[in-house]
Amino acid sequence: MTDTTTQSDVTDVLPRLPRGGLKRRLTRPALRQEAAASFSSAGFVLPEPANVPLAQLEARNISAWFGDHEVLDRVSLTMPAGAVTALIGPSGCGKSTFLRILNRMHELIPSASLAGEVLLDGDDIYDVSRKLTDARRHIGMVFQKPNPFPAMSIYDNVIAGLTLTGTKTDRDRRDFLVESSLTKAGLWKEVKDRLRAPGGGLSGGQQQRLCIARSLAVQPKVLLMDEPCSALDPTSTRVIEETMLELVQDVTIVIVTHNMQQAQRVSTQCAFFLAGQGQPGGIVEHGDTDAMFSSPIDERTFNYVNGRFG
Ligand SMILES: Nc1ncnc2c1ncn2[C@@H]1O[C@H](COP(=O)(O)OP(=O)(O)OP(=O)(O)O)[C@@H](O)[C@H]1O
Repeated sequence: MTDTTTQSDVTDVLPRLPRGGLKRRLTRPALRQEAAASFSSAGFVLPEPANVPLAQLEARNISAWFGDHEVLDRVSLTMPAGAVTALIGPSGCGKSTFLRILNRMHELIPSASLAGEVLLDGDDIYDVSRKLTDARRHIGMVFQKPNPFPAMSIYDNVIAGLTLTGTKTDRDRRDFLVESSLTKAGLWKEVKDRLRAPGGGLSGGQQQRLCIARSLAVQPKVLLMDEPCSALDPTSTRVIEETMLELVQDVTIVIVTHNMQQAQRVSTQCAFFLAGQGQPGGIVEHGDTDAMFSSPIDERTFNYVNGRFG
């Protein structure tokens, strides 16, 4: 990720989609820069933080393809408001694809298509009347590899989503958002005296928390996290996990993780994904995290959470 993202990159809007059920073929490679896309927020007024209610996300009958290769088959999952939902399962079973479908990032891939519905508090984010930018604004994303704008200051990184999309905010409001977002991301104390230093000068763990702060600055209702700690050391991982447990009071969180201890530490509920040989992925079992780990219903879940495969 470089500093070359332009306003048009993040405010561009993909073609409207046919309503759910049908396989949707989306080929326009309009928004390629994942980080920029994760905070698209064109032309909206930021609500006061206290006025952003917790939201539930629900996936209904999600199927996904890359070309003719079906990678998910009719996956349904409710991700409750104010909870951390962990998506677990072996490599290649479709967890990241499912996550990207939850904020319309799957459609950035030219060969990608999907079917089904994603409801944010009951409204389908794929409905033809809904803007792509609305989905991205309400449903933020943090990636496996920290991707701050390296030459941009810490302060400007946090408000990058506002700046790039031309969202009007006065100086006091920006200062407030920078401090509150960095505080929620657990980074404020470490950087408050060097807000004008470049984001690229932070450690990997700090950069990841900076990216979390950047996502939070546009006040999303849901935060999607795709293996957010896999590039981090154990200390940074612990800090991010503590941050997540704080954040979940304000945003609904969905995390993909390969780390079973992490899933147990941070999540309220788990969904175990699996794909048979040559078959699309699906959810074998989901439910309360403690129950999934202590007394799973399906033998395959038992084997997976106990490290017997995957
Ligand atoms: N851009 C792409 N183009 C074509 N196929 C893809 C693409 N991305 C993923 N796939 C395929 O989709 C399937 C699901 O991949 P996905 O990354 O969603 O799985 P995953 O469970 O998240 O894996 P991992 O845990 O290794 O990240 C795999 O067969 C993968 O090869």
